[in-house]
Amino acid sequence: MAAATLARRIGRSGVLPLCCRLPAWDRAARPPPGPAQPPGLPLAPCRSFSNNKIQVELDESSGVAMMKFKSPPVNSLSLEFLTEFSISLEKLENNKACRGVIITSALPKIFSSGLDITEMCGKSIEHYTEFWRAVQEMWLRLYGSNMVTVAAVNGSSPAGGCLVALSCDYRIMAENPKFSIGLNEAQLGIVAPFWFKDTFVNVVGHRIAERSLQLGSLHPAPEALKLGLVDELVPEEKLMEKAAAVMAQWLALPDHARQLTKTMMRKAVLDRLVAHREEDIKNFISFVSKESIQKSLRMYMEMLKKRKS
Ligand SMILES: CCCCC/C=C\C/C=C\C=C\CC(=O)SCCNC(=O)CCNC(=O)[C@H](O)C(C)(C)COP(=O)(O)OP(=O)(O)OC[C@H]1O[C@@H](n2cnc3c(N)ncnc32)[C@H](O)[C@@H]1OP(=O)(O)O
Repeated sequence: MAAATLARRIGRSGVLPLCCRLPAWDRAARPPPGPAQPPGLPLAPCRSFSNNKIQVELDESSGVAMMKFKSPPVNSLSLEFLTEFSISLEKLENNKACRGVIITSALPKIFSSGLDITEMCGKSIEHYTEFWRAVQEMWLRLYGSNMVTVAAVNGSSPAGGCLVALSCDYRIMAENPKFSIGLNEAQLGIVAPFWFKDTFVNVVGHRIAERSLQLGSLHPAPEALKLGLVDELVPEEKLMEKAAAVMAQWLALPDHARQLTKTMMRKAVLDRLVAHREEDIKNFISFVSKESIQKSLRMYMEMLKKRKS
């Protein structure tokens, strides 16, 4: 689907109508590009594209795309960012030449600061609906992607930023102990929704997830490795090289076998959100509309600003 058409269909809601496409986890496995492809079949025209928030470059010879978050100061996941993220994933997913994507940040020291807190403060119910739908859409696309997804975590990655990394197939983090990662929602006085929790449990197991979620822990990189929250630590200057090597290893397998296995592992969790999407939006709205929650979020933002001065 052309980008302009996609953007029009997404519209202000930030969401692709479900009738527009099959979810990635229900699609048939794609044949690998290259010799198996009928000669003369044109490849989808998306070698490189970028928008205000995200830059994507696809190397058609390897089938690997590099996606870089570039939304200063901290790559917070605003409605606009989430919409661009979903559009970028959709473009790659629909491009037969693309088999894998490495997700990283173009900013120093920050992978992503998580959901943009200002989107959850003092806004209308319509806005909360649109925002939360966009958060869901991003996760459904990323967690349900048929592509190999590798997170090259080159900076701190709290809450929604951690969710992005957790939703990938493999996480490599720069071994800087100043960089931390985790679902720290409880520290903000808010609660990670069930599908954040499910994604976390699927990576680290129930006990570690329970303790970490209740405490709202942000784990420095070495601790994140011990907990299994990331798969590997490497010196920062080796991060992209390592990500490319891991990607090549995963792409050496036949797509159909890997994709069907991924679907088998993730389907129950994806289906749970798909079945309860509207209820989840209602829960978010009633939660975030509470005066006590608004107060907690405002205090947290003030704390961030004070810490700076
Ligand atoms: C029972 C039913 C339950 C249903 C519940 C349903 C839903 C729950 C709801 C929501 C779930 C939310 C998940 C989230 O992702 S919440 C976001 C959590 N994020 C954080 O806690 C990160 C906060 N930020 C930081 O810790 C630091 O900024 C960071 C380490 C990322 C970077 O530090 P640095 O020193 O480099 O930069 P700062 O000076 O702190 O920040 C620069 C600038 O950016 C602003 N900012 C930072 N993070 C955010 C953010 N997430 N959203 C919006 N704005 C952010 C910061 O305030 C500074 O602004 P300014 O002072 O320059 O104006």
